[in-house]
Formats: sequence, C-alpha cells, structure tokens
Amino acid sequence: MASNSVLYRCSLVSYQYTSAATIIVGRRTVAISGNGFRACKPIRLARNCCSYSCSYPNPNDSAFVVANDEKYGNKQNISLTPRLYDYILSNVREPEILRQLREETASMRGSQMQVSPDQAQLLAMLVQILGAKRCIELGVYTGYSSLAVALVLPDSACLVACERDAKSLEVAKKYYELAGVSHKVDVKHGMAADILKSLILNGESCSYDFAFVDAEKRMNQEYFELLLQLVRVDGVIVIDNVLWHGKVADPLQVNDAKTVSIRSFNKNIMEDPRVSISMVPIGDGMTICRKR
Ligand SMILES: C[S@@+](CC[C@H](N)C(=O)[O-])C[C@H]1O[C@@H](n2cnc3c(N)ncnc32)[C@H](O)[C@@H]1O
Repeated sequence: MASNSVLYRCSLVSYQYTSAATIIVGRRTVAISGNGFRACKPIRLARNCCSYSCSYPNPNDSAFVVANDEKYGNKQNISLTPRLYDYILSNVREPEILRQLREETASMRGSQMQVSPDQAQLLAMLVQILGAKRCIELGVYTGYSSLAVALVLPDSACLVACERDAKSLEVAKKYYELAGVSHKVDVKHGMAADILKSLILNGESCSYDFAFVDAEKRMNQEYFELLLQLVRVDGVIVIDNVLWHGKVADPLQVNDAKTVSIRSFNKNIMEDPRVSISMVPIGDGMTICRKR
C-alpha cells in the first residue's frame, strides 16, 4: 500500500450519468461533484463490509481499490471515480442522434432510467459481434438503448421494442424516424410478458439472436424464461440493473421487494445450466447470458 494511502470503509461508489455522485466513507456520505454525474441515493454501510485501501488521500481521485480480504488474493480492482468515469465517457463513440435523444430526455421524468452511453455502446457491439438480425428489447422508455441497437442493425433486420408507456414511446418513435431506422423497429405498446407470450404463440420460438431486458425488475425471471424460448442457441440475453446500485450485495440491511427479487434472479441465473453468463459492472450492472 502506498505510504500516503488512506484506509476507507466504503460499501459502494455509486454514480449515475448526469451531475454529482456520492461515496460512503466511514459513517459519512461524501458528495463528490463532477461534470456529468447525478447524486444517487446513498447506500447504507453494511456492518460486516470489507475494508478497502485507496491509493489516494482524496476519494475523488482513488482509481484503484484493493480488497484487503485474503479471499480475493488482494486483487486490484478499478473503483469508478467521477474522474475515471468522465474519462470512459470521453472514449465512448456516441452517435450524434443518441446524444440529442439523451439531451432531450434529460429534462424528462425518469431520465435516470436511460442506459448510459458506455452501456449502449456495449449493447451495440454485442449485436454487431453476433451479426444479429432479430432482436427484442423490453423497456424502451424514450428509446436510447433501442436506438443504439437499431443504428447498427442491417436494413433487413428487426428489433421488437416493447414498452407499456405510450408517452415515452412517442419520443422513441420520433427518434427512430429522425435516425432513419423506423423500418427496422417493430414498436409494441403493451406489457412485456404479454408481448413475449404472443411472439411464442405466433411460432417465433428460437428465432431471435439478441434480447435486452430493462423493464419491470421483479419480472426478470419470467422475462428470462420466455426469452429463453424465443432466443436461438448461441443467442444472447442481456439483463440490466443486476447490481441495483449495490443493494444486491447488502443482504443484511437491504431487503426491499425489488432488491430481494433481483438478488434472487442473480442467484438463479448463476446456477442455471441453460446459459453461460458474465456479470459486468457497467452502468448499474449488466449480466450477459449466452443460450447453450
Ligand atoms: C429502465 S427504463 C428503460 C430504459 C431504456 N432501456 C433506455 O435505455 O432508455 C424501464 C422502462 O420499462 C417500462 N416498463 C416497466 N414495466 C414494464 C412492463 N411490464 N412492460 C413493458 N414496459 C415496462 C417502463 O415504462 C420504462 O419506460
């Protein structure tokens, strides 16, 4: 450990892309200002959380966190500070039309729900690597993630975009038009599970290459079961918010219905032999599943 390092007890550094951030240090919640970040709800410190050593005296600067727990072999992990996250975002190639949509959505209710530019870029890349032609998204909101996917789909491809809220769908449809991708997006207004069931009844099982799940979190297990029917072998299902602002890792103190449900879903998926998985700490956490 560097001689000027400071030992912090912290449960999580939690950021969202808009205007400030918080870190919990000891018993205090410290607000960190930084361009482009929004303050998150502070997460209470677990009594038994492990200690982390940060190699800078200012938590705003500490990019590396070392878990002191022998169990992890003192592995160094990146702790995403506002500065580092700014750096990551400055290395995202966000198409102009997505930037416009993000800015229009920023003043709307629920704008924090939108995936971050780095997440959208990852989704688009997965679709490209897969050579996906048939995709599904559950939870469109104003269309940021679906537009990122539609932009990289070939003209003959299709994205089934499911959303229950008609008002936010209007914004999404406007941007599909502006981006010239409307012909690739099949907008479905309704409840995600019902739409998936109707696709199955329509004989579309095993015909999809890619699915992104970002709707009602407590329905994730049901969405996943339906999507496993709709996606082909070697197809990919990505689930968002699997870290749920870090609450999933604090079972001693955080047990609200949504957190318990996401925690239970994560456990089920971890033990599910039907898929290979990778939980990625990007945004609020995404699990990438490949159907075996
Ligand atoms: C987290 S937001 C989606 C954000 C979007 N992926 C983006 O990047 O902009 C979740 C959306 O799911 C929608 N939603 C929630 N429950 C739903 C359901 N049961 N069926 C369809 N849509 C649902 C909400 O109305 C909301 O717009």
